[in-house]
Amino acid sequence: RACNISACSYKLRNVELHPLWKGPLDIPGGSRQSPINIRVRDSVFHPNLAPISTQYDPNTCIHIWNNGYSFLVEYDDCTDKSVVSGGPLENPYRLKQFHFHWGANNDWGSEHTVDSKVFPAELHLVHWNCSKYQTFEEAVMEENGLAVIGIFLKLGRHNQKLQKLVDILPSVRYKDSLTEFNYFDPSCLLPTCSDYWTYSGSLTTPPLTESVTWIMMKRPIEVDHSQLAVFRSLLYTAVGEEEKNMVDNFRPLQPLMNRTVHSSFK
Ligand SMILES: NS(=O)(=O)c1ccc(NCc2ccco2)cc1
Ligand SMILES: [Zn+2]
Repeated sequence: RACNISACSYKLRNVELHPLWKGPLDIPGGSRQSPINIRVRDSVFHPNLAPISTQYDPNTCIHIWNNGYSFLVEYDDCTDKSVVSGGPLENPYRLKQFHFHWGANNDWGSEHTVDSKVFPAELHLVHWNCSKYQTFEEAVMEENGLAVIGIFLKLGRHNQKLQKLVDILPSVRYKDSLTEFNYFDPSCLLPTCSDYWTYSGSLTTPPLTESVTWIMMKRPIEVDHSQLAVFRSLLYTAVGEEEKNMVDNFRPLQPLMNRTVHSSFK
């Protein structure tokens, strides 16, 4: 009898546990994960892809903080003052925050790659679909909830526009530290060339939800050694914990699966 009950409960438990019958399939481990390698020759030119249009109000910049993954510059997203529109987007998306991913040295650090070329860092400008959702947190969970503009960083000349940000980083060295930071217009970090690739993907850190329209700028911006070195002086760890330098905070490449990358240029 006992073994029958256990067998039965085992069977029930087994059905209970099988992930295929648990919720929607678009959970992480799904079909549209990020980052990816962009194979330039496989990208499909989309002639009616409009240019990306950003309008950012520097007064909506509120603070900068270390969330234990990266440092985030956060914006007041209660109004439509700072938005991105155009390109593959049907309506405006509100700027929520921007952050970076970088390596322990200049040989790697970006999340996306272009024909397997890795950059030393990558900037993400994170926006959410304010026409369809009420909050960023809600949009994170929805199919076309987010639009992230990705910009590669390459080693080169000193980036004067970035220096205001670099100078404040020591004040957010520790996890969960926060500093007031205002009057910063992130459009000064966009490359002058408007060419981009776009594809459907996901967040690259938890909750890894498949809610992102990615817009990857073709041209990198330049930063110098000293500026990247300051990124690497940040810590994953909080005050009082054994110090771990915040480096290599990028996710490995994910399979393209059944996706096409579109380009705004020939
Ligand atoms: N690296 S990224 O641009 O794909 C990215 C962007 C934004 C978050 N946010 C994660 C989050 C916060 C609250 C709910 O969800 C995570 C990752
Ligand atoms: Zn990111």
